[in-house]
Amino acid sequence: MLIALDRFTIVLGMFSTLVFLTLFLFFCTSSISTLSTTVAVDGGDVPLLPLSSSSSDPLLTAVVASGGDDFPPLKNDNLLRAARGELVDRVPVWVMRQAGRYLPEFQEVRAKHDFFEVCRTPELACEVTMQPLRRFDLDASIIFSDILVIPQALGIAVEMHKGVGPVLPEPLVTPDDLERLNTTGSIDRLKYVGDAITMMRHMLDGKVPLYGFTGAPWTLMGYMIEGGGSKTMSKAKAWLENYPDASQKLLNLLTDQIVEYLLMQVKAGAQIVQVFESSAEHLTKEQYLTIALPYLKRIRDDLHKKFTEEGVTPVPMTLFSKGAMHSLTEQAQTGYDVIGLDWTIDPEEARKLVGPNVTLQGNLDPQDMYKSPEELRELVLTMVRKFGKHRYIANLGHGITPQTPVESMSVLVKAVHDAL
Ligand SMILES: Cc1c2[nH]c(c1CCC(=O)O)Cc1[nH]c(c(CCC(=O)O)c1C)Cc1[nH]c(c(CCC(=O)O)c1C)Cc1[nH]c(c(C)c1CCC(=O)O)C2
Repeated sequence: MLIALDRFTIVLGMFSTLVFLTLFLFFCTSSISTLSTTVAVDGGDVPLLPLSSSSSDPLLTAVVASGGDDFPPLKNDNLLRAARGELVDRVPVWVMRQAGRYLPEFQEVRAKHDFFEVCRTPELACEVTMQPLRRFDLDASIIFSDILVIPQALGIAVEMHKGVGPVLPEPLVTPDDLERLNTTGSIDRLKYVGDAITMMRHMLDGKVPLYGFTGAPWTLMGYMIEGGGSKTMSKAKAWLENYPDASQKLLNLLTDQIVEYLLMQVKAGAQIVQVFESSAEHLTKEQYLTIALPYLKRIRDDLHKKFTEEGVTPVPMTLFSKGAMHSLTEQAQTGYDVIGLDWTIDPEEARKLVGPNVTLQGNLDPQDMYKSPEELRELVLTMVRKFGKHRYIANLGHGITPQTPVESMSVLVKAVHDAL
C-alpha cells in the first residue's frame, strides 16, 4: 500500500513538473513575441508601416491579412462612378505617370534608390504613389510599378538605365528561348506589388480609388524581344512573320500571366485596373485586330470568369491602346468599361466610334502641358466640354513627360473640375 502510494507520488511529481515546464516554456515564448511586437510598435524610430517588403514582417502581414473588408470607406468615388456609367459630382481626373520625374520629391527618392528597388519596396512604392496626391486635387491614384515586372518575374532581367529607359540584356532571340521563361510561381514573385497595393489602400484612407495596372501581351512581347524600347519593333515584328506559332505561344503565355497578375492585384485591393497596350502604335490596323485585340479581349473575359469562380467583386477595367484609334469601335466591343484615348483623336469623333455604353479616358496632348497656364486652361476646358460630364475620365493622351512644369498639373486639374 505504502509502496503504491510512493509510486503514485513519484508519478504525480513527474507529471506536475512536466506541466510546469510546458507552461513555463509557453509563457516565455509568448511574452518574447509580445515584447518584440511592442518594442517594434512603441520604439518610435519605426515608421507607421514596416520597412521590409518581406511577408515575414509581422506588421506588413497584419496589414495585408486584414484584406478588402477592412479598407477605409471610399470618400471620393467619382472616378469609379464614371467608369461604371453612373452620374458624377464632378469630372474625375488623373494623369498617366502622375508619380514621376517631373516631381522634385520623386527625383529625391530616385537619387537614393534604384528604380526597381522603389517598385519592390512597398513603403517606397507607396511614398511615390502618394506624392502627386499631396500636391494636386486628383480623383485617383495609381500604384507605382512598371509593366516590365512581368518579364522580370518570368526570369528575364530588366534594368533601368538613366537617360535610356528599360534595358533587357538577354532578350528572346529564337523560339528556343521560350524555354527560359519560368512561369512556376511567377505571380508569387510579384507579391510585392500586391503588398504595396494593400498598404496603399490603408495609406489612402479612402481619399480616392487606387488603380492597378499591367502591360498588355503585344507590348510585353515587344520589350522581351527587342531588349528595350524600340522605334520600329522590327525584331518583334520579324517574330510575328518568321515564328507565327512561337509568337502565338508567347502571346498566350503572357495573357495567362496577366490575368493571374490582375486577379492578384484586385484581391490585394486595386479598385480599377488598366491594361497598357502602349506599343499598339507599331501595328497596322489589321495586325492590331489579330495580334493585340483578341488577347486583350481574353484578358477581360478570363478575369471576369476568375472573379465569378473565386467570389471576387469585379472592378472596372480600362484598355489603353496607344496608337490604335483606328480600331475604337472594335475596342468598345471587348467588354472593357473604359477605353483610353491618345491625343490623336477628337473627343466627339471618339464618342461616335465607341457608342454610348463605354467610358472614355483621355486625351490631352502631353505636349500641351508646356503651354502657358492660360492657354493650357483653355485647351482643357474645350476638351472636357467636348467629352461632356457623362462617362468621362479626364487624363492626358499618354504619360506626363519629365520636363513638364509642376504648375501645369494644378492648372490641368483645376480646369477639369471647373469646366462643367
Ligand atoms: C511602356 C511602359 C513602361 N512602363 C509603363 C509603360 C506603359 C505606359 C506608357 O506607355 O508610358 C507603365 C508605367 N511605368 C510607370 C508607371 C507608374 C504609375 C504612374 O504614375 O502612372 C506606369 C503606369 C513608372 C515609371 N516607369 C519608368 C519611369 C521613369 C524612370 C525613372 O524614374 O528613372 C517611371 C516613373 C521607366 C520606364 N518604364 C518603361 C519605359 C519605356 C520607361 C522609360 C520612360 C522614360 O524614360 O520616360 C516601360
